[in-house]
Amino acid sequence: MALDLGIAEAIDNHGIAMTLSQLQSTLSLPTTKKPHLHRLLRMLTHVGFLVEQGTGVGTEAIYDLTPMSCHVLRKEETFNMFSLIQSQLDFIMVKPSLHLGDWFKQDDQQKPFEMAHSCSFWEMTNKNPNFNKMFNDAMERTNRKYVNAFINNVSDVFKGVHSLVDVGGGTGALSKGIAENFPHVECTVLDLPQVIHSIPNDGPVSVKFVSGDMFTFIPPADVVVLKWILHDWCDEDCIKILRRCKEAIPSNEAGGKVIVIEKVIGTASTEACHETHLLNDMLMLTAFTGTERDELQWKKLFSDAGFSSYQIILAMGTESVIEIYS
Ligand SMILES: C[S@@+](CC[C@H](N)C(=O)[O-])C[C@H]1O[C@@H](n2cnc3c(N)ncnc32)[C@H](O)[C@@H]1O
Ligand SMILES: O=c1cc(-c2ccc(O)cc2)oc2c(O)c(O)ccc12
Repeated sequence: MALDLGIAEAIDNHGIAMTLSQLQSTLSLPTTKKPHLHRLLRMLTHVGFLVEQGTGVGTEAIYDLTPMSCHVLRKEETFNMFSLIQSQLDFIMVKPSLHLGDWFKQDDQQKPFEMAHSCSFWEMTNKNPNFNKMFNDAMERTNRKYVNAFINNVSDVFKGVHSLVDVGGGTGALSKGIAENFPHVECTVLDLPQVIHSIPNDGPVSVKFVSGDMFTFIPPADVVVLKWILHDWCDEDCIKILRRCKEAIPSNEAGGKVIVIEKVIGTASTEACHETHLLNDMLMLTAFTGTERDELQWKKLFSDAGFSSYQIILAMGTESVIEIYS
C-alpha cells in the first residue's frame, strides 16, 4: 500500500520531511481520505517505515524517511529493493502463505508454494513469462550494491583471477559490473533456459551467457560466484551444488575459490537487518526447500561438500561475502 501510494518517493522528492496535509495533496488523495491517511502513517511509523517529528501541541506532525523506506526508493544508484518487495507482494507469492497452516499440519514434502500453484517456484518462472520477467528484473536491481562493495571494500578479491562463473547469475547484472570494473576477469553467467533466453540480444556483450542446470554442470573458472543461491536449497541440494562448484574451480594453491553472498544469521549489525533475516527465512519456508543459515550451519555445509576452509571477507547490512577454498 505504501509502495502503491508512493509515500517514500513523495517525501524524497520533496527533499525534507512532510506534514499529513502536504502528503495528502502531493499524493493527490481526496480530502475525505485525510483522516485515513493519518491512520496509515501512524502504522507505518510504528513499524519503522517512517519517523514522526515535531508533535508539539498545535503543530502538525511531520513524517520523514527511515533507512527502511530509503531501500524502496526507485533510484538506480541506491540499493534498490522496490522491485523485489513488489514481486513479493504479487498474488503468486502471497497465495502460498495461505497454505502455511495446512502445510505445518501435514507430514508432506510438498512446499506451500506447490500446494498453492501445483508447481515449484522455478516451474512457475518457466511457465509464466510475466512472473519470470518481474522476478528477474527485481533480482537485477539489487546488484549495484555488491559491485560497489567489490570495488570499494574488497578489490583484492579478483587479484590474479582470470575467469569467473556466476552460477544462477540471472540476467547478469553482477557479472557485467565485475567485467566492467575488473576487465582482466572473463565473466560467464550460468542460469536456467527461461532466464538466459529472456535476455535481449542487443548492445556490446561483456559477459558470456550459458543456459544450463547447476546440478548437472558448471563451466570451469578460477572463481565461482553464488549470490542468493544456496539459501533457496536444503542442505542436501546445497552440497550437490557446492560439489559441482568444487569440480569447476582449480585447487586452492592455484587460486581457485567459491564466493558466496548470503545472510549469516546472528551477524546482523542492526535489529532491522535481523528482522530481514527472519522474514526472508519465512519466504524460504513458504516457497523453497532452503533456509537462512547461521555461521555454524554454513561451516558444516562447506565442510560436508569437501571444502577445507572459509573466510567471511565482508559483512554489509544484511549480507555477508564468504570465500570458500578447496
Ligand atoms: C534468487 S535468484 C538469484 C539471482 C542472482 N544470483 C542475483 O542475486 O541477482 C536464483 C537464481 O538461480 C537460478 N536457478 C535456479 N535453479 C537453477 C539451476 N538448476 N541451474 C541454474 N540456475 C538456477 C534462477 O533462475 C535464479 O536466476
Ligand atoms: O523475494 C525474494 C527475496 C530474496 C532476498 C531478500 C532479501 C535479501 O537480503 C536477500 C534475498 O531472495 C529471493 C530468492 O532467493 C528467491 O529465489 C526468490 C525470491 C526472493
